[in-house]
Amino acid sequence: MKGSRFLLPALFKTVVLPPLLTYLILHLATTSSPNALVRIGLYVFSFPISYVLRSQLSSFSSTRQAKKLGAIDIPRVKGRWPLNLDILRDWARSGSEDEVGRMMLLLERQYGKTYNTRVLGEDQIISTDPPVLKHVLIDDFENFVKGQKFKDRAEAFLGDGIFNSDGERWRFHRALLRPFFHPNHVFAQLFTPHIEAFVSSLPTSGEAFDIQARLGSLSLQIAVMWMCGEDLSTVSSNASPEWIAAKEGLGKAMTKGQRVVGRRVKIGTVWPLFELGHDPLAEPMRVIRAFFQPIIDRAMERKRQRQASRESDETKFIDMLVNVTDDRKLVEDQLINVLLAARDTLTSCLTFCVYSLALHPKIAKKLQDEIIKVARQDGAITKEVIRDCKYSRAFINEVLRLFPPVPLNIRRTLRPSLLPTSKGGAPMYMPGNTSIIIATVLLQRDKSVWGEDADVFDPERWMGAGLGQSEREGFISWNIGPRMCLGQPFALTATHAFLVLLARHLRMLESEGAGGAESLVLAHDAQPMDTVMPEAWKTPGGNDGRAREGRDTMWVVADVVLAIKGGLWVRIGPSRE
Ligand code: HEM
Repeated sequence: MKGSRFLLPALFKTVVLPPLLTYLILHLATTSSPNALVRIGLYVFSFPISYVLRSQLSSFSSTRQAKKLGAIDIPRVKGRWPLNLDILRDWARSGSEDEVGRMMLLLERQYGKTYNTRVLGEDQIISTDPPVLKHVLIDDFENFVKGQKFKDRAEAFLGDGIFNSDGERWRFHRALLRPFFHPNHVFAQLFTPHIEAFVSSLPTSGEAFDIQARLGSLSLQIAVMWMCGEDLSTVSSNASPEWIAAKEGLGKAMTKGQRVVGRRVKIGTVWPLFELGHDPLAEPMRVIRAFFQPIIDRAMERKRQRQASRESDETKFIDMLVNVTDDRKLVEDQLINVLLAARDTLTSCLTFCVYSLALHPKIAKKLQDEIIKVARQDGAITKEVIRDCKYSRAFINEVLRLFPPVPLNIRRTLRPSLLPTSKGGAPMYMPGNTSIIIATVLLQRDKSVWGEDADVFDPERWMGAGLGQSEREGFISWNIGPRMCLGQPFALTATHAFLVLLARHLRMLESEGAGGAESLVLAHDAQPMDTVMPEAWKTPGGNDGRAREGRDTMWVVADVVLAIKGGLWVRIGPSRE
């Protein structure tokens, strides 16, 4: 069995040993020698007892440590059921990001911005407090890692790549990748042919289409072109049928890989039990490898030619990678990690840009006017043009604030740590080997940080004098600290280029009698039935964290990254709504 290397020790430590010890104690404590039935009963009974005992012991030791260090405990959630099983049930039942967000918001109101859910006696910290996040992501960075547990769950997919490593190994990956995110390697002209082809392929006679799915293919195309110089929209005549099949299946295989890892993280220690007899990563990894292998072969061949001719010029990401290593597995791991980092986050960002344009026609018009004024209808999209499109940048920031592509992030302590609080006073004690979830999406909609209008989509808050200090500290869509997103220039350049080319396209359609900024509308009637947002969420003033108090009209979910359930269905041109 694939995961047995992780499963057996974990099962022994968590499921077998504690109840066994409890059973032995109970057995010794009974005066008469019990019959087989009573023994079985005692063993079954020892499971809940050992969980409760373990939970009490760890609480007690945590509180003692906190006192010793002049700190306090992180507030512990008190559920209605023993071991907070009701909280676990509610997490499991909450099928959408909105519901998880609502649960977190309710807990935050009761326990403050940092609290401990302690499900099944295991510490699980959740925080939206900026000083805590700064402590985790910057001040005590070396102590808050991705951790071995995440590495084990993701290894078969991400191998030894930047996302899956900590410490020295992570530093090595980061230094290796950083030079390729320099502006010399990231500029709009790289993306414009693909985006131009994309916008001109959009239906414009008022028929509904799912733009989220199309943006997924566009982001994949752009990322692969930048990394490997391969254009997924064309196929060379000497490509093998196997490679063509792998190319067609690449997007789905990446999605499947992410889902498997996401599910393992959710299930926790016993994830291999859910994969008995089958390896859900086998097929997606076969497709991903079949896609990258010939590309790596060609890059290795180019390297040999460069060495023979003593030329050092390399312009593609993959050429730079093979220049520093002959380790094919390492090259493949890096390609998969960067593709994972780039594809879904960019898809999410572009999707919520389109959603926000369609939801706010006046803002869409203002954005289009700026773009046509600064970038004109046909000029090159240079660095200067992007710099001068200030309202566009404010628009993108506002999209990333309300709809962060990475809505939750997680870290794990190596050693205990003392967390500061925004209220001041004694620090909070966080034990070693404990996870903390950073709830970016809640922080970026928090009224105490962003003001009473936190739920309102308003790019103006980023214009003029800009943000106050608390807002600056409350914007972490790109992550903060040493592990901040490496691809920010890439994502921003691609998004600006997309907005310019979409605005120009709509302006051109307008001059032909169809289109215009306001002609992009949401097509709620085309949304698949089971993905239509529940009516109850649309109530304005609900103040329960769902659907931005009735401002959202489509169902937002965290499917690894933030997305719209069932796709973003829109129309361009004459509307039937
Ligand atoms: C709007 C789009 C994007 C957003 C919001 C975003 C956000 C993030 C966040 C929050 C992290 C930290 C993840 C963690 O701590 O586990 C991250 C890491 C990273 N991102 Fe992005 N990202 C975006 C696009 C991209 C793109 C397009 C690329 C590549 C072309 C990229 C490359 C990376 C890499 C390599 C890392 C790992 C950094 C490290 O661990 O040191 N990202 N990104």
